[in-house]
Amino acid sequence: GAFDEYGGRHVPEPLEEPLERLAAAYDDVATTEAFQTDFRDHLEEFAGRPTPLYYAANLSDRYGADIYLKREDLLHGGAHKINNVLGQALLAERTGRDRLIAETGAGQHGVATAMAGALFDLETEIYMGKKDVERQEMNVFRMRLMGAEVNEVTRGDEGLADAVDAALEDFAENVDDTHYLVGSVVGPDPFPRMVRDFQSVIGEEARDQFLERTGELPDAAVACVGGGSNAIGLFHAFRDDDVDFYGAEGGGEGADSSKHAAPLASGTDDVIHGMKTRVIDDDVDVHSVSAGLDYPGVGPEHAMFRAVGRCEYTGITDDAALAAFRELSETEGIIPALESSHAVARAIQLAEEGDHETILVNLSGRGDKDMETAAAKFDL
Ligand SMILES: C[C@@H](c1c[nH]c2ccccc12)[C@H](N)C(=O)O
Repeated sequence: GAFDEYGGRHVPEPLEEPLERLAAAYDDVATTEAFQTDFRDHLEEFAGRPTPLYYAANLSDRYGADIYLKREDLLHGGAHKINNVLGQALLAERTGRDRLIAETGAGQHGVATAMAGALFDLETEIYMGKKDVERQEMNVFRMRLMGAEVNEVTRGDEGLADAVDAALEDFAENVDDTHYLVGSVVGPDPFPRMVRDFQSVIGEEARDQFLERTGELPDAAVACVGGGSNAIGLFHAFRDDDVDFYGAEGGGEGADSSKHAAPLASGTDDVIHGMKTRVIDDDVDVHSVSAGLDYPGVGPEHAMFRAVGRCEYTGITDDAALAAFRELSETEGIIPALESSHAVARAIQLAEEGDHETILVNLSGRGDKDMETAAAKFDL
């Protein structure tokens, strides 16, 4: 398959044909000039692209390497998620679907999907674990404020993985009028490659900006990896370049501990949510201080990158991520999302190791959503 032994379409028979039709529709529609123009126009006028490539001079001086931040935190909605929901909502509209469904745990992707549903006037239903609904009240309110229905999922652990299962069931029953807007480069084919293609605008811009700015390519590219969409979105444009890739996973209490979300650093090959990929071991409880990385699996393209050695994956602990969260805030006046803080922590480690002169970091989101979590950790 597209990702060697990883990926595929490991789904119950009723989903086979709908996914084949979705893949065909994607290949037909998304490659047309009309679609690309519509997509780019919305990315510019609604989402606020292009995002700046910011040279973090203070952080660079502190660690003796040139660290550049790709500012996806400045997009509408505060994260890279908007790139994906615009692409998929346009695809849904052009293939005659008038209903969107999505999964969410932290609520970030649910809010982004509700934005697209409002913008394109599509009926929107977000599947969200009951436990997450209770702890993410403000995101639930934002979704409802934009006209989306929030469907409380009460199966399993009442978390993100259960929301994905519920959404896949809905999709199987309503393929004719419903598009399942998947929140990351996960799920059965075509979702991982479709989300990658929509997120690849990040790396395309960053590669042009970096060459324009420095005349060269970066020595290293760094991004956090939950499902892995912002990382793949950054890496894809550089895939044939001599640029080292570094994936910062949710190391929780340590990738060798029993509480983490780092299946690439420490996990096994397995099938989850319709894809063959890497999954944390059975004796590990999925955990990360950041909800966006709090997922037991990962995109299959990352599993392939790990297998072929194209990217090095590290579990960044909660404490290291929180330290980076604070350090970027104090050093550059930029409050990163807790998810993105994992990438900042990894970039700082690389700068200290001294093997890379220039380091490109995907600042995938802003930290406003994390104020309560951080305030409980730091007595300032
Ligand atoms: C990152 C995003 C998300 C949504 N769906 C996902 C699937 C796999 C991994 C992550 C996600 C987040 N957890 C959310 O609930 O919005």
